[in-house]
Amino acid sequence: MRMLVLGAGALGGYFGARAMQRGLDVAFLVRPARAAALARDGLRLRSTHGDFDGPVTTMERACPGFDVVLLSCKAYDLDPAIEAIRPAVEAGACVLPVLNGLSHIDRLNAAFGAARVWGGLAKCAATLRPDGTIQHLNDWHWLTFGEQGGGEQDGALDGRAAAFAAALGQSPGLVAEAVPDIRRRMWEKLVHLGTVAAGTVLMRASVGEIIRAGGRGFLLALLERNAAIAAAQGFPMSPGFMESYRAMFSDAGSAYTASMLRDLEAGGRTEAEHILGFLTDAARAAGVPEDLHALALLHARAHDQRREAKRRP
Ligand SMILES: NC(=O)C1=CN([C@@H]2O[C@H](COP(=O)(O)OP(=O)(O)OC[C@H]3O[C@@H](n4cnc5c(N)ncnc54)[C@H](OP(=O)(O)O)[C@@H]3O)[C@@H](O)[C@H]2O)C=CC1
Ligand SMILES: CC(C)(CO)C(=O)C(=O)O
Repeated sequence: MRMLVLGAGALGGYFGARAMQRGLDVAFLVRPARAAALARDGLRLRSTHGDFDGPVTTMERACPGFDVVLLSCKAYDLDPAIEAIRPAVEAGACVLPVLNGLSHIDRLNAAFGAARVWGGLAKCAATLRPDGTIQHLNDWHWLTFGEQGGGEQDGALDGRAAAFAAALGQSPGLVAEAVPDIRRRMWEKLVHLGTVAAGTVLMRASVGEIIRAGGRGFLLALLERNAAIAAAQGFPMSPGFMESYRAMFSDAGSAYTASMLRDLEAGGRTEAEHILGFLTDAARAAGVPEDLHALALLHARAHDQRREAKRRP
């Protein structure tokens, strides 16, 4: 199996390294600065599930010959990323996007057709450190994906996603899973992420810090509202899902934060429009109270004003 990974950031680096450890033929499509750093230092991953240090193949232009393109850019980089992977996808590769959120799928479908675009999600917390090392932040190591089946309903697997999952396999550092209901899984991820992102960005604190400050009800209200938004779209969360995430968002000892808070605290761009903007609009359309999402979005937009004016937080 040949895999092209667009971006050697936190998730691209993490999953690319794990795929190499499984013996896949992996190349990274990267921009010049990252290409130079990888040529100098190799790819470095630090993880409780095992480190990776080694040289990697990079390319600055995509080419035919890949089975799968793992798309791991941020949502605000999507348009140029689509053009960058086009030569590989038009030659037959499938696209596996690990971006958070949902609206990128429509844009990928418009670019390549739904048959070439899988749904995908990562339950994995990692960050790209300033020295170029990828730091895995907890023990989550799940990559879930599946064919869309064309249209709103999830379809049967046509075998390509299952074959890719089998090639990646299941090891301590990576559990790859091809599923027949990827749209529902992506909504579950958005209910989870929408809660941790809106909550930790708005409060600029971890889940445990928010709870110790008296904010358990605030986090649980976000969770319930996100679940109501998903239900209005036809994806009700199961009782088991809600029980496990209520427990997660009730843990006063938790150091858990969203990658969006890390981006914001680093003074970088965030995916607030793609995640919080989408959820604010969806809440309004569903008749779900939108004030908490709208406030978190406003907070992120105010940060953008300061960032664009070069006033660091
Ligand atoms: N980090 C996490 O814990 C999780 C992240 N996600 C989601 O995964 C997605 C990726 O996040 P993450 O890995 O953290 O992001 P990073 O910022 O760490 O990595 C993104 C990488 O994409 C590269 N890139 C962007 N555009 C291009 C392009 N046209 N050509 C080549 N490379 C490009 C960037 O390279 P350059 O250096 O050149 O800018 C950057 O290194 C996001 O949607 C995020 O929400 C989902 C689950 C967990
Ligand atoms: C919620 C989490 C950590 C799950 O992988 C995530 O997707 C993010 O922080 O962006």
